[in-house]
Amino acid sequence: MRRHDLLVLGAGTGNALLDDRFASLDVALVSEGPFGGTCLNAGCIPSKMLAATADVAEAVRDSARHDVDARLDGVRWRAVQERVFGRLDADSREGEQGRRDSEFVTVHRGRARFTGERRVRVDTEDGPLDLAADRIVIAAGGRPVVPPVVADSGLPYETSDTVMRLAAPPRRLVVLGGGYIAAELAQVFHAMGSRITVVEQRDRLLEQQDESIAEAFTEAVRGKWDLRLGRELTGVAGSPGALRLTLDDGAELTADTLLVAVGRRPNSDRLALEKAAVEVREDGRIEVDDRLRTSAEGVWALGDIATPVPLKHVANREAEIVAHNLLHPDDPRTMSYHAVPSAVFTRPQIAQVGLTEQEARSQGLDYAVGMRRYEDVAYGWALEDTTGFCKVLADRADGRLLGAHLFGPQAATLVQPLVVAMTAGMTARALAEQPLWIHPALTEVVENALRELG
Ligand SMILES: Cc1cc2nc3c(=O)[nH]c(=O)nc-3n(C[C@H](O)[C@H](O)[C@H](O)COP(=O)(O)OP(=O)(O)OC[C@H]3O[C@@H](n4cnc5c(N)ncnc54)[C@H](O)[C@@H]3O)c2cc1C
Ligand SMILES: NC(=O)c1ccc[n+]([C@@H]2O[C@H](COP(=O)([O-])OP(=O)(O)OC[C@H]3O[C@@H](n4cnc5c(N)ncnc54)[C@H](O)[C@@H]3O)[C@@H](O)[C@H]2O)c1
Repeated sequence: MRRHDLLVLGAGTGNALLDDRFASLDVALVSEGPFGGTCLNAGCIPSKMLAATADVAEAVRDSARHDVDARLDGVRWRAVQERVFGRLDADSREGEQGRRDSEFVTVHRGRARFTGERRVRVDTEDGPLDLAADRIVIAAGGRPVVPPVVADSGLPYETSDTVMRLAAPPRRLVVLGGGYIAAELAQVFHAMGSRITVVEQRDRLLEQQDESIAEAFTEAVRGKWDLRLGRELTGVAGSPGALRLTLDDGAELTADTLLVAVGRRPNSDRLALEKAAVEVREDGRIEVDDRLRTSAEGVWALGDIATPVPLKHVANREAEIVAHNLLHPDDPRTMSYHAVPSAVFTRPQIAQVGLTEQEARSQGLDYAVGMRRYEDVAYGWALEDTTGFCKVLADRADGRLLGAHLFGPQAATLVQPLVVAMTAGMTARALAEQPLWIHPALTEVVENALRELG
């Protein structure tokens, strides 16, 4: 059995944790999948690169709005894919090679599972390898959930791990689920020419968003996608490329491709964590304290396998905290989940931070709402935007910002001043009145929503 000072499981955010500050240690990094993990290989980055291309195609289709005569002759999917994955696959390979070249890190490829306290076995190509370490960081991520009705059908289906690498865009794509992944990837394939049907069990798309956003997004895509809301998939039949999908209302859909996007689950069930005395919550997340320590001495966890908010920027911050705590055990830092922003890279784009209005209401808070539409500010006129808005929520008693929600172009960028203000504990009034806001930039929609609060 080889013994290391530090063992990291997972080469997504786990790889990013290791920098030269650890150079005096003997470190091992184990990963089953490619370097860069979900974000680089099958998540944030390829989906946003494809979304940017989809945006260009949709802008051409929309060009008459700006009195520009243009026609979309087509999107060269293979070329798009080669551009996107040519770059990302090379980045992943270079990341792995860079790590292998490092003097203090030994890389092992294979699936790891615990065999005891701070001991793991890795199933490598060359057979099992037993490792032990003084300290272990678990960053083994998560994977798509596939409901039994699909998994047991024996028929092919795609997930976000595979669909972006299809040889051609599907002609008829049915998307199961109406959350982040469904919205972003339906958007991409719609722009590529696929006919989209979305089957979502709730009554609106993006139901976890603020109610105004979920409503606006559902309405925005209703004319473009066939929406089957409040519906369950009850049967999958037919043959590969000619699927027949039955819904709980008896409706039958035909599709050449089924994309399953009903959520992700942590990979904790594949690690034999009980052998290492690492406790796991009922929802599959590893239990950690605010310093990101697990219940087992010397074992930390971060990212999708442990976090309450499975987003890459959150995983990155968690990795900073774990790295600090490994290096400075006498001066530990804690992780805060206050004011975590997120964005959905659809068209229109969506961004949020803090509470939704339905959460503020159900918590019994006394809150005020400020709302401004893009079409009320000069740059909104320039964009010819008719649907975008910014909505802010503030505590009536002390004026603190409770949440903010944007729907429209550049939402993911526009939300950032609101994130800064919430993090710094600024009141809505101070944020509106203290800094100068550029005229006539789109940020005026944020300024004006804040001023609406009074
Ligand atoms: C389609 C899609 C789009 C997304 N878009 C965004 C976005 O726009 N913004 C955003 O913030 N987030 C986005 N996310 C979420 C983001 O990708 C994840 O939050 C982030 O990648 C999690 O990082 P991680 O390091 O925890 O896990 P991962 O990146 O999944 O890394 C886990 C690593 O562990 C390895 N591993 C797993 N099990 C084992 C084992 N038993 N032994 C050894 N190694 C193992 C894996 O091979 C992998 O290398 C998206 C996700 C998806 C699927
Ligand atoms: N832009 C981003 O930041 C981004 C983009 C993509 C993914 N992600 C991350 O990936 C995670 C997973 O995304 P996701 O879209 O898979 O999950 P999600 O939780 O966002 O949405 C899943 C949706 O599927 C629905 N659903 C569940 N079971 C169903 C069923 N049997 N039939 C029909 N509908 C069903 C749910 O009601 C929900 O609306 C996100 O929570 C997020 O953390 C982030």
